[in-house]
Amino acid sequence: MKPYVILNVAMTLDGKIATKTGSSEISGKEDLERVHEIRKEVDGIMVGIGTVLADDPRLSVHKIKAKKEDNPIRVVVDNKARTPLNFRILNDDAETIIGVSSICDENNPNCDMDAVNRAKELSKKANLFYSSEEPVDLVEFMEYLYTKGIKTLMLEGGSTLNFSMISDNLIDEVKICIAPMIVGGKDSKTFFDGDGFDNMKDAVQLKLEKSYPLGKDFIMEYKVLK
Ligand SMILES: NC(=O)c1ccc[n+]([C@@H]2O[C@H](COP(=O)([O-])OP(=O)(O)OC[C@H]3O[C@@H](n4cnc5c(N)ncnc54)[C@H](O)[C@@H]3O)[C@@H](O)[C@H]2O)c1
Ligand SMILES: Nc1nc(=O)c(N)c(NC[C@H](O)[C@H](O)[C@H](O)COP(=O)(O)O)[nH]1
Repeated sequence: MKPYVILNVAMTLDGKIATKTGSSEISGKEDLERVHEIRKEVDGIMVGIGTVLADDPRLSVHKIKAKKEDNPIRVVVDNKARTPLNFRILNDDAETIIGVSSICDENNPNCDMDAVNRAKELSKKANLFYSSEEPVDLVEFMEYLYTKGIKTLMLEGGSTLNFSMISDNLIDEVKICIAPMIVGGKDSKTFFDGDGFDNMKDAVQLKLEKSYPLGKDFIMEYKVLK
């Protein structure tokens, strides 16, 4: 069993979710409130380590009225246990689960001792899941999150993790905020990066369920066809 996964992203009209320098203030106020309503509803919220390092996110419900109990469990996919100990994701707003790869496991002959030691330090502040693979096996990780009570999970990026999750067939819904901005740049992060598929016939198929303007932005909501 795996959580029901909703991917939410804000992108520019040209499909970028951050500039090449990591600047990513895209959503308008109304969209951020919409996102925080979802944060309040779901059991968990997940990002990749690239997003943690770029944004130092809280991943809590703080743009709308909420109680501490409304905060979802925070989840990070972090191969080499690089989450900095002083970052906000480890504060006491909510529980945090960090998925690390097999190179953080001291019983693995191919482990990296620096990563093993960082993971040990992190385990004092968060619950660690040790994947049997490198990078983190996302199918295995989703099954683990389900056993931890995460039945609904919002994925909030970034580009690399988004592609791994969709190519592993782990995303059920996609919600996109398109902001009327163009930023360009071949090195700017897009909605989905990773390796990509070679052939269009392999593209993931989706069905548009809802679309509407929201403040200056436009929202599109899709179901992933399985
Ligand atoms: N506009 C938005 O809605 C939005 C949302 C989130 C992030 N962002 C931006 O995206 C950027 C970060 O994206 P990114 O692609 O660099 O990082 P990411 O957040 O996608 O994290 C990727 C990292 O996750 C780890 N990982 C472990 N196992 C993995 C697996 N199986 N598959 C994939 N990754 C795995 C790897 O270390 C990998 O480098 C930041 O600039 C951030 O501001 C924008
Ligand atoms: N909806 C949305 N619009 C944006 O313009 C943007 N940049 C993000 N980015 C999502 C990512 O997960 C960020 O890291 C958190 O939004 C950081 O903010 P918090 O402290 O968690 O609220 N999300």
